[in-house]
Order: sequence, then C-alpha cells, then structure tokens
Amino acid sequence: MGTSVDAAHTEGTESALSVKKPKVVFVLGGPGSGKGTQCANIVEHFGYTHLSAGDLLRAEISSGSENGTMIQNMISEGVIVPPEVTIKLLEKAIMESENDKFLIDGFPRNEENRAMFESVTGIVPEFVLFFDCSEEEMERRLLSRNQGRVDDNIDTIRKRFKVFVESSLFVINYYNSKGRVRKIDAAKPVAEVFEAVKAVFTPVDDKLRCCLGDIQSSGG
Ligand SMILES: Nc1ncnc2c1ncn2[C@@H]1O[C@H](COP(=O)(O)OP(=O)(O)OP(=O)(O)O)[C@@H](O)[C@H]1O
Ligand SMILES: Nc1ccn([C@@H]2O[C@H](COP(=O)(O)O)[C@@H](O)[C@H]2O)c(=O)n1
Repeated sequence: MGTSVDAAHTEGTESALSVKKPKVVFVLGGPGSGKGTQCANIVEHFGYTHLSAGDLLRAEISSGSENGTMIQNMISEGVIVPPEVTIKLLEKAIMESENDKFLIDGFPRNEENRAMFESVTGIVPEFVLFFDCSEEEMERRLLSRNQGRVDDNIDTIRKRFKVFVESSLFVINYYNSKGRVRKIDAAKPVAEVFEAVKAVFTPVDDKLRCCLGDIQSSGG
C-alpha cells in the first residue's frame, strides 16, 4: 500500500512551501463551471502549472493509498475530504514541480481548507479566479461530460451544488472582502470565457504597452 502522501509531508515542522514561496492562484467556481477547461488554456498561454485538487484525490485513490477508500466514499457522496489529506497532496505536487507558479483548481472548498492551507504553508493567493455560472448550465455540462466520473450523476451533482452554496461560497466571499476575487462570467462559450480570463492574467504593464502601441501606430 502506498504511503506517498505521508512520506512527502514534513510532519510537525514548517512546510517546505513556506521556503519555496510559490505564486498561487486559486481557481474556484461551482461543479462544471469550466475550471479545468480554462486552466488548460491558462497553462498554455501563461506558463502556470495546473493542480486540480479533485484530480490529485482521484490519483490518490488509484495509487492504492490507505486513504483511498475514504476518499472514494467522500467523492461519491460529493462531500469534502479532510483538509490535511488534500493539503499534503498539494504540497507534494508543488514541491515536485520546478515551476514557481501554480493554478490550484477546486481548492479551498471550505473554510477549513482555506485556514489550514494558509497556516501550514504561509501562502496567500495572488488572487482568486471565480467562474460564475448558473446551476442549470452547470448541470447540463456535467450530465454530458462523459468522463466516467462516479460523481457526475444527478443525485451527487445536486449534493455537490449544495456543498458549493453552503461551504465554498463562504471562501469566495472571504477573499472578495479582501479584494482578491476576479469574477468571470462562465456561462458564455469557452473562447469568450477565455478572453475574460486573459484580461485578468495579462499584466497591467503589458496592457499599457499594448495601448501605447495602438496610439503610436495611429500617429497619435
Ligand atoms: N464555457 C463552456 N461552455 C460549454 N461547455 C463547457 C464550457 N466550459 C467547459 N465546458 C464543458 O463542461 C464540462 C465541465 O467542464 P470542466 O470539467 O472544465 O468543469 P469544472 O469546473 O472543472 O468541473 P468540476 O468541478 O466538476 O471538476 C466539460 O465537458 C467541458 O467540456
Ligand atoms: N478541495 C477539495 C477538492 C475536491 N474534493 C472532492 O473531490 C470531488 C471532486 O472535485 P472536482 O474539483 O474534481 O469536481 C469533490 O466533490 C469532493 O468530494 C475535496 O474533498 N476537496
């Protein structure tokens, strides 16, 4: 049985992440709002490494870890796995990467996730990208995703929506109160959503340079 997660974690000591100090963007939004789809585009254009908390948990199940059955049961029920499990997986993935900037997709899902991540790693996100989408649209997308996920059935989807409203929105509101949320209308087609995402990731300097270039080339 794998104990990969525990082996990677420096128990009782300062997290290695507080030394590495990576740049982190949290990517949040309801189930099926398009987080994974847009993260793939961001990786391609802006050089981030994409870490999906859900994917890391699913990989942990497949690895035969001692936590596998517990994680599998919780995902099937659409509920949130204890934060220490998810945080250890994220820490390990960040430490194993040579990159220093990460999109953390689907995390933090609740206040426990958020508070423990910040206290263990000392990392505050640069900003939080929030994909805003109606439940009707998200339900349509999840029911036609066809990736064989155990939680893409109508009963679990409804439970996931409930968890999002009751726990995850709290975290989004928390970061909003700190001025860190960049809200995107995620109900539009993929390409239009990405145009809005690009505007968030393009540094202000580049936007200014672009505008100055336009003015100069028009003889202004
Ligand atoms: N803007 C969009 N318009 C229509 N379909 C989309 C859009 N964005 C993503 N999709 C499709 O919706 C489904 C869900 O998208 P995706 O997996 O990116 O969502 P997610 O937010 O990462 O979901 P989860 O939280 O369940 O992992 C996929 O089949 C994807 O192709
Ligand atoms: N921080 C998290 C993230 C996810 N989970 C569990 O995984 C499920 C699927 O997550 P996706 O982001 O891939 O949709 C989710 O419903 C939770 O059961 C978690 O516990 N904590």
